[in-house]
Amino acid sequence: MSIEIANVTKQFGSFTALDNVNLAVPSGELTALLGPSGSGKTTLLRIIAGLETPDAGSIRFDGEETTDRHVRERQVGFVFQHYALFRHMTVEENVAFGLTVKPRRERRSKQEIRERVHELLRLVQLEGLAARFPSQLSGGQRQRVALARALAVEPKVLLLDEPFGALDAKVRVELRRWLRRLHDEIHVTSVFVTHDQEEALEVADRIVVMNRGRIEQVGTPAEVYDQPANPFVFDFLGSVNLFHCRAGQGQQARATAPEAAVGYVRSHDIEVERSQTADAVEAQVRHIQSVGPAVRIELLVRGTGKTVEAELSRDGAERLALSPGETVYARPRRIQTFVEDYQI
Ligand SMILES: Nc1ncnc2c1ncn2[C@@H]1O[C@H](COP(=O)(O)OP(=O)(O)OP(=O)(O)O)[C@@H](O)[C@H]1O
Repeated sequence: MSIEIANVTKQFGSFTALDNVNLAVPSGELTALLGPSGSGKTTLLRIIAGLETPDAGSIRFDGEETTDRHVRERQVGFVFQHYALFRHMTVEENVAFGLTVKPRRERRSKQEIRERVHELLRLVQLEGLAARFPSQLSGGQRQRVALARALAVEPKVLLLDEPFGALDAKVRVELRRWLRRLHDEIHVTSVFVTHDQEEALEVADRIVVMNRGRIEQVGTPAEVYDQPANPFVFDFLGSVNLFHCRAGQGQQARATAPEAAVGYVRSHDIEVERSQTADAVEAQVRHIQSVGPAVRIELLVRGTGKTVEAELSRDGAERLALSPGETVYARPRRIQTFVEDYQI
């Protein structure tokens, strides 16, 4: 089921949480709403769900006006950050809940419900744990139960609000990969809220970057990362270094004198060399730090008092064998410039 959001505005008192938002969520895709805290992601998700009413604008499901339809009629499934499982029910009972509370004429037989629940537990790889209570599960397992419970009623749309936000880093990474594979299997239209850019880049078919109640850019992970629409998106999706450069078209820009335009460069796109080349700026090594497989080098650009950070592979850093205080040359491999001067 596709979702069309048109001109949606939402105020809380005098605060504008959503400011004329327009978005089309294609059927069967996994879309991430990505943005900093307070950018309006949860408010937009709650409006899609019907838990919140917009002040203006409309929501359509498959072209059908849904704005005034009650949350129960929208056939949406939810998964929230804090597992809202029923503590006094087993895993099996939790997953079956939505099916057992249906009106009698719509309700399936006990046997059918049992079969459906076990099919779902297989899908979320928790078959052996049907008789456990939530307190006997890990955080990651609880979130998988929550997902199975949301899917039990065959929602047309699945809404996930920071579903892995409360889990530790390793489990988070495992679960987001698992969610991606699961989505490839079931293809239910899903909208996923996160403030973690890595999570969005890895999981989503399409990323909606939000900032202060507005949408900054919509695109595939590659589009928003490689062709950010503006400095906010560039900054939010990764490291940012500012170089003065001669104004040019996108990556054609070249590092040059301070009076020219501002170029945006990612840390892993800065080459560090011991000898001067045409496009390099002279800099002094300030600090060297190993971070897992990479080495970050903080550089003070000569004559500007500005620092930039280069990220090298371990091999690259070992070959250079740099020490703090040394003079090097930093050459941006890819420079992005933006037409408007935009504050980040
Ligand atoms: N019921 C409410 N009453 C008043 N203000 C609200 C209400 N709900 C949200 N807000 C405000 O609206 C803004 C957007 O909130 P929202 O929860 O949508 O942001 P978010 O992008 O999901 O942020 P986070 O990642 O922190 O959850 C915030 O400044 C928040 O304080």
